[in-house]
Amino acid sequence: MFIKVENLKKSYRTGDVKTDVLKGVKMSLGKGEIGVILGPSGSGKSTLLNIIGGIDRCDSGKVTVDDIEVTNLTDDQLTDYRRENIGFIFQFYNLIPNLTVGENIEVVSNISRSPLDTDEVLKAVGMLDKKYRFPRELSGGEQQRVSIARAVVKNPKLLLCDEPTGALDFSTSREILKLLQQINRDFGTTILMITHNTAISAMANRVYRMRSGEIVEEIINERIIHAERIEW
Ligand SMILES: Nc1ncnc2c1ncn2[C@@H]1O[C@H](COP(=O)(O)OP(=O)(O)OP(=O)(O)O)[C@@H](O)[C@H]1O
Repeated sequence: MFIKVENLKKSYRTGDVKTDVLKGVKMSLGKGEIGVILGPSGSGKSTLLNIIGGIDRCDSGKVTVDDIEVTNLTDDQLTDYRRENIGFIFQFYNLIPNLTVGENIEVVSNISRSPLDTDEVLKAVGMLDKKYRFPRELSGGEQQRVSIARAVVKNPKLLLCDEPTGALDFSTSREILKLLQQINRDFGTTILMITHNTAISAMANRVYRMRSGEIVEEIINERIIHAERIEW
């Protein structure tokens, strides 16, 4: 398995109160697959994604990604792991406001080991003609395309998406989902995505249902549909 999570636990302590956020999570995802995590607010989805991506740490348990034991890495090794392997996409695009579209991409490609060509990636997300615009001159959907280009330019093995369509209307969301599916197919990138939207699970190979810190169900979807046909 490309991603393997075993008995993952994490809790937060505020004063005397301890909150168990992950209570022994177990899940797996194959190479080149798309996984979707569903679950109510506060069930631990982002915490799980962030630990897999090496931007947060667990208390106990084991995460391996492409045979790298993420839960065993030092801080410096985690930085390298993120830089070399992981692309992140968030609900709010987190672009650098005073850099153009092209420069936002180059900030990442300049520190990547084997980056893709900036123009090629901008073309793939349909934004090449807006290369010299600033983020404030773009719609939300366009800004999300740029943030996808920024995640993809370093040619990551794994794309982690936390509510990538959470701030977008239906038709723009569907365009973004089509783009993610196209990246998955063209580049073979494994994708793990959090969403509140059950309809999106139709494009996933595996669907995980989270509830209060546990994955209560992992479903293998045999009939994946094209994002174009997703409706809600
Ligand atoms: N730094 C922190 N300190 C204390 N509690 C935290 C911290 N980060 C997250 N939590 C708590 O952990 C729980 C799980 O949070 P998490 O963000 O993983 O949930 P989620 O399922 O992604 O929620 P949402 O769908 O609202 O984004 C929540 O109850 C949250 O309040």
